[in-house]
Amino acid sequence: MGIEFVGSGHGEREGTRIVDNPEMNRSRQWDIFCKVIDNHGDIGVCWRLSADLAARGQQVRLWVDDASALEWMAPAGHPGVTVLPWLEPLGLNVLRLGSAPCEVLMESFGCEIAPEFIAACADQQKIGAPKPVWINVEYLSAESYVERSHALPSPVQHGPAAGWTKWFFYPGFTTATGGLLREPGLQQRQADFDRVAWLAAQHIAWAGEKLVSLFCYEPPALATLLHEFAHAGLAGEPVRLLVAAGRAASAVHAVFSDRKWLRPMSDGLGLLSISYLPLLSQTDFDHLLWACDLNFVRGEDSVVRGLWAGKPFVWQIYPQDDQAHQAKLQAFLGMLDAPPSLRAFHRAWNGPGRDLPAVDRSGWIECSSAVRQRLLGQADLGSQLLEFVAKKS
Ligand SMILES: Cc1cn([C@H]2C[C@H](O)[C@@H](COP(=O)(O)OP(=O)(O)O[C@H]3O[C@@H](C)[C@H](O)[C@@H](O)[C@H]3O)O2)c(=O)[nH]c1=O
Repeated sequence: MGIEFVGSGHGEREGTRIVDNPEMNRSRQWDIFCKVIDNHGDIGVCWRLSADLAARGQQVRLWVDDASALEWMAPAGHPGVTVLPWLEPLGLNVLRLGSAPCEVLMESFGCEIAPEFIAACADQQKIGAPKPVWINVEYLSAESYVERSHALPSPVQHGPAAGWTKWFFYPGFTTATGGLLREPGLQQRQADFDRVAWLAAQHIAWAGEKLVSLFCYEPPALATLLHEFAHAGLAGEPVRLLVAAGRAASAVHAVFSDRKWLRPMSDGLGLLSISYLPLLSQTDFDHLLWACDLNFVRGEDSVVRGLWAGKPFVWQIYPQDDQAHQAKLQAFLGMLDAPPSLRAFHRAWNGPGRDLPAVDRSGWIECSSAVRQRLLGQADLGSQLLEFVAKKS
């Protein structure tokens, strides 16, 4: 089963429909380039995609300028994925191409593939290797430009790759986009997940409180949320907040270091208990989201994992200086068909103020399970990439 890309590609978007295509299962050599700009999303998405493709029989070389996060994100690595340093210049590593010529070239999030690598690919082509399929995987958004831009070609005019075509590939939430990362077997793993055993294995002291994960930047309304949990819990029930390592943990510590915050409380944190987590592998990060009753996620990768978890969630979008993230957030809420209380909460959580409406977890349950169900019915990013490459090879 695969996706058929329809259209000539001369400046027009290519639609998708499901077809059988055995070519998409042929093993190819992929070279994925990743620059770590900020936070963990670049490497998080590139690693997940690399592992997904490798699990489907593809050979992946992941070139990354800073692979340090993989030590905790993917400590076991993945068969079929080789992580290579993206040095400037790439230097001797290009020689490794010799043993396995590149068949699919992928740049992620607008990074530009090292020119010496392109030159090496072009040299290979001169001695008979096929022209690689060159794909630029873009940022995830629910905005309407994504459907218009997905699968558009960009002919390469100059340099050793003149005459090749670079294809824009937009992940997204509709059938007219590249879809979302969703590895095969995800639903089965979710169905087999044992929350009690996982919490015990993480040494999380759980006394039956509502579990809430917190992965965020520094939302100005964080103090208000903690205060609300401490005083009112989640609809009156005690809350255990599972705080992700890094910026989220620092933000929570910063709230508590402001002693004024504690003044209204007479007995510590009232209905709120807190567990600070170590850095988890991506696999365990998923488990965290599956274990919780409410998830606070951020950025690009964890929001998708939050969607697949199917639990009510709140997204802190990655803030951009030009405020472009606000339109992106609105489009996302529209895609969710979010109820008014969820929209209002997102507006506040992503806004500059400290006020926050009440958490309406029970009012958000239907929305999160409906969107998960709908998105599960769409072809995932890995399948779509395989089919696209099969078509363009
Ligand atoms: C906290 C934690 C995260 N992770 C992983 C999950 C994700 O793959 C990754 C976090 O990435 P994100 O959810 O995308 O959030 P992020 O804020 O870290 O990354 C951001 O980076 C910017 C450059 C992008 O422009 C943003 O869109 C965004 O992707 O880290 C773990 O594996 N274990 C952990 O313990």
